[in-house]
Amino acid sequence: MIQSLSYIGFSSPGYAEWLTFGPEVLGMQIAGRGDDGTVRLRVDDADHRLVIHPGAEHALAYLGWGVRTPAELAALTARIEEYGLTVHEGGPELAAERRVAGLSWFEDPWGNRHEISWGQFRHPGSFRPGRPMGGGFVTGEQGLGHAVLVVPDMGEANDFFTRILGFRLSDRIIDPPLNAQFYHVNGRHHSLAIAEVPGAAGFQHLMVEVASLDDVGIAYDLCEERDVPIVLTIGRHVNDLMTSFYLYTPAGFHLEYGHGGVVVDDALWEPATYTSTKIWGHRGTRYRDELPFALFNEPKERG
Ligand SMILES: Cc1ccc(O)c(O)c1CC[C@@H]1C(=O)CC[C@]2(C)C(=O)CC[C@@H]12
Ligand SMILES: [Fe+2]
Repeated sequence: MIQSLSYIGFSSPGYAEWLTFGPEVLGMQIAGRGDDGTVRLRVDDADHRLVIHPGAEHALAYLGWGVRTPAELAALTARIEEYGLTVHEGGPELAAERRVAGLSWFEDPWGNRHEISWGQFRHPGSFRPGRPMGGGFVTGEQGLGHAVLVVPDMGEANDFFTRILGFRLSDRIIDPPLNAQFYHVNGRHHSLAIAEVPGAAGFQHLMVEVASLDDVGIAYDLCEERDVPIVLTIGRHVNDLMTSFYLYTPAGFHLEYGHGGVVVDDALWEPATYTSTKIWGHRGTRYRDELPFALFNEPKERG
């Protein structure tokens, strides 16, 4: 079983901007640089959780999912191969680069690379936010945050992510044209959500959660001061009750910066259907129309 979103990687021509943007706007800590200039960022005592690689275009590089043990990694691998996808062993070099004990990876039917790892490196007591923060990031058993993918067909994607990868449905939002489903693997309301957009596939946004509402407000002010595009204004979602806003990062992806999401208790949780996305706020700015909505994948021929 997947336990959490443990890390995520992007590639972008804007990677170097993250050296200041990550710490100064988002409060993240620089974890180190790769030989090629790659910027690794921390949000807690995990070695790093966000990686921005140099690249000619903005793209999702990988979603990093954590499992508990090598045995669980093997069981998950068997299910994915049974489904018909090829799973590759990461090898010691890649494991060392990602700071995990071991990993495997595969490409999903929509062109997204997923890595599954166990034994992420941690350095207790070492996290120092890049700017003063009220309470740091909400991670722990809830992992890094959540990722939202765009898929062309909800039925197929739901089948893959639930039956094969073990994601559990939290709820759905049907607010035409939006058709989205939200999935948990721990207490976080959703570590993964998928939105159906016919004919499209790719990455839509990453959410990170902070422990203080003030840190959301402070980030909002900083975005305004530094002309970081705010895509959706502050608002509160109907389902996870997160108070958040969406900004456009120098790596070309949308980041949701939020506070106060509900914690799911699997034994009591009953998935609901909602017909709106927000209780209040989350108004689209001009940037919502002017900037790319997602990092779309190249269409690929499949066997
Ligand atoms: C509706 C919702 C609940 C909880 C979240 O964490 C969350 O990111 C969202 C989705 C926000 C966003 C939206 O409302 C407008 C349409 C969007 C851009 C999509 O098509 C996918 C994400 C959607
Ligand atoms: Fe979100």
